[in-house]
Amino acid sequence: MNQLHKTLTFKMPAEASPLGYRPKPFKVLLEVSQLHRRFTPEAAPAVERVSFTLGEGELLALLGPSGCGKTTTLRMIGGFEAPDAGTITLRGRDITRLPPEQRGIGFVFQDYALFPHLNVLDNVKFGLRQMTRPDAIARAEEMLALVGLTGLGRRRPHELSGGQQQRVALARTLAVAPPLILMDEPFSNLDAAMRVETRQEVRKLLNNAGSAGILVTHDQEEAMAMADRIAVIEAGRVVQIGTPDEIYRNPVSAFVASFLGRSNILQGTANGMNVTTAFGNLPLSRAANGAVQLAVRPEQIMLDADPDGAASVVGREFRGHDQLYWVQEGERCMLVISGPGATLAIGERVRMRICDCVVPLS
Ligand SMILES: Nc1ncnc2c1ncn2[C@@H]1O[C@H](COP(=O)(O)OP(=O)(O)OP(=O)(O)O)[C@@H](O)[C@H]1O
Repeated sequence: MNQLHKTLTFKMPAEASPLGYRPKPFKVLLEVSQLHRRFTPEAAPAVERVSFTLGEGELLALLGPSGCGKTTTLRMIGGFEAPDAGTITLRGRDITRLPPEQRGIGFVFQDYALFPHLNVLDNVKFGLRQMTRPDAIARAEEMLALVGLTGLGRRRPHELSGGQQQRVALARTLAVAPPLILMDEPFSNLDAAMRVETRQEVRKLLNNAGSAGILVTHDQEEAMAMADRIAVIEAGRVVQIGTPDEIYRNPVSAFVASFLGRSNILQGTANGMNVTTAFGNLPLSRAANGAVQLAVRPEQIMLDADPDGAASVVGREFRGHDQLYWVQEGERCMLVISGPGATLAIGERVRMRICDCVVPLS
């Protein structure tokens, strides 16, 4: 019998609540309370009673599928959209009804919104009109150095790559040292490799500047890689908020389990910290009782090659560092991630084992 896969062990933090709310190490910067926006009486609310806090220097990702209300939430915080109800407080000041320019919040748009007729230096010093000209130039040059664009100040935006334009947009926003920067899909115009590189740079730049950020994205990998916390949004509502780690390990619903990473959904009958499933008796990550849906991550399943096994491999994807298998057992098809070592062939018979605690879903 061939053991192909060593399972990761998930240990649930005892103090994590289902919604992931916990004391944060950050001092509160922004408080969004019961924010609500319905565009037309016949449509469902685009944003429904959304509440969360953001700490000084913290980066929060608003993550969810297209049309779930991420951009509308961000636009209300920025002052570009008026809420029907709810409040927004920045450093204790109610900014709900203030125009954007009086909020002291920076905004990085999806298309960077650089002025094409101005050179890079003039774009960056655009927001510094209250400074003397020499001070504004010095500050803009300092910002260009911070984003790694020293010497490119005289170029026009069209003479830069997408990643460089993105950094100019960020330098322009950082130049006015806002305590909070709102970013709406800021990497969507970059290719995959550039996106990975730029998101790490942006994270570092925000850290160095001490600015907090809210990042709107539908890319779960981007959210997990960059954010201190993620708010998962479904149909206008925040359904879970927590660190990437907490949400990945303890999703509250099948929607969250499938949106952040991949999951197999099983049925079971729970009895406290245990659950009976088609895979036998398994430990639960948190207590539950009665009929439950369960999330099982593909990497929590072990495959043993076994000619008498009840399951068989029906699909395979080699990904270098690991392999994805689709394994059919009766009516059920499970997704399994296995190490890059031994390879199972399509049609090969196997046994599946879950060697970890599974997550009950609401
Ligand atoms: N100005 C508007 N008038 C009417 N409906 C709107 C308006 N702006 C947004 N909506 C609707 O509100 C809902 C939320 O839109 P929003 O742009 O906030 O979603 P999103 O999560 O940012 O989507 P995407 O990822 O596609 O940008 C959608 O159903 C959208 O059609």
